[in-house]
Amino acid sequence: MLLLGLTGSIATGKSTVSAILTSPPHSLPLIDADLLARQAVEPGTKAYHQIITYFGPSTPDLLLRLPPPPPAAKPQDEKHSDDKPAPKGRPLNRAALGRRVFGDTEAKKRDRAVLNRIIHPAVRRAMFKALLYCYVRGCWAVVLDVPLLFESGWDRLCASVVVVAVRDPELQIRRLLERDRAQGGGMTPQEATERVRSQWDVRLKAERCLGRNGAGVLPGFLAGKGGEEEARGLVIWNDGDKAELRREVGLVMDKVRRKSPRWWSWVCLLVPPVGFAAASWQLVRNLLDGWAWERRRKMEKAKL
Ligand SMILES: CC(C)(COP(=O)(O)OP(=O)(O)OC[C@H]1O[C@@H](n2cnc3c(N)ncnc32)[C@H](O)[C@@H]1O)[C@@H](O)C(=O)NCCC(=O)NCCS
Ligand SMILES: Nc1ncnc2c1ncn2[C@@H]1O[C@H](COP(=O)(O)OP(=O)(O)OP(=O)(O)O)[C@@H](O)[C@H]1O
Repeated sequence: MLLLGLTGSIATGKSTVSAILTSPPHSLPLIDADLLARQAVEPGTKAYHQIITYFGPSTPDLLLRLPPPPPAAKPQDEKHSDDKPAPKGRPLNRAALGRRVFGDTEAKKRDRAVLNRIIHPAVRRAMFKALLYCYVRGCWAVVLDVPLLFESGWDRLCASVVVVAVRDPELQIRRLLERDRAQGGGMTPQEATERVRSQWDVRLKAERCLGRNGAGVLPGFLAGKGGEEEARGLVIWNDGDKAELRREVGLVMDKVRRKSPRWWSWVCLLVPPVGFAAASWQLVRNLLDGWAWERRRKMEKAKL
């Protein structure tokens, strides 16, 4: 099964691309890390209680006020609803938590690291479960939409990674604010900038992604050259309109299909040793390319 990592920065268009990939003609299954992260902090979960314990005392608006009960829920009705689960607590106020953790200051970076440590293990477990489900169903490929794909190391498991990026940073902020307004949010330009700065620059992610197409650590005959190898790291520049984005996604998927045809995933599924060897080789290549990229970046920084 082909693991297709999909990443980018906030509001660069990952969800728009994943919507294209999950609908015809691609119709791929999707594992959405943002969605799993939301489920991981629903009232009653372990992560929910950990967040309240750590952030609660210093964040007065951490929990949402529950809306008043609808008129139908009269006291006499409640007598007959013993089988309903007891409320597990008020939902988290995500906007307030976002204000706590997104930004450049040391305090925010520390808080973000704490939040990641609380949520990411649950997201990882849920992702592995979802992957297993896709595997036993014999899926040819699955899209992993993970905003922090490189930061969390999930890129190492992916045969192909697609970064959705924009060249113009102002366009990213504009789209983020427009989406927030359309959803009735009240994000300020300052908050939008802080969110963007809480992740790697998306152009750096694009560079990192292209580094997967052979960073020069393997001899040429092992690394492969040209065409198919380019499908290990692909960048979609999303500065144009949605029609252009759809066309770009089509081109990217043509490359991915040429690299990993369906028959190959059947061989890997039906002959487990072949599947295991292919996955191990993938992992080794991704680790080597990642290290080579880190080393190159350190050397470039040292030159400055
Ligand atoms: C802070 C929270 C509550 C804010 O919620 P909100 O609904 O406003 O944003 P949402 O979850 O939709 O995320 C929007 C985007 O923000 C970016 N983002 C989210 N979490 C992080 C993070 N820890 N670090 C950097 N960027 C992040 C991603 O690009 C994401 O797509 C939420 O983002 C969260 O719980 N983050 C921690 C979990 C996480 O790392 N999620 C990313 C996928 S694993
Ligand atoms: N090519 C495009 N033209 C116009 N608007 C676009 C384009 N691509 C994305 N958008 C809009 O930009 C906003 C952000 O896109 P999207 O939600 O797909 O980003 P995202 O990377 O998934 O964000 P997040 O990291 O917050 O999940 C959305 O309102 C979307 O409709």
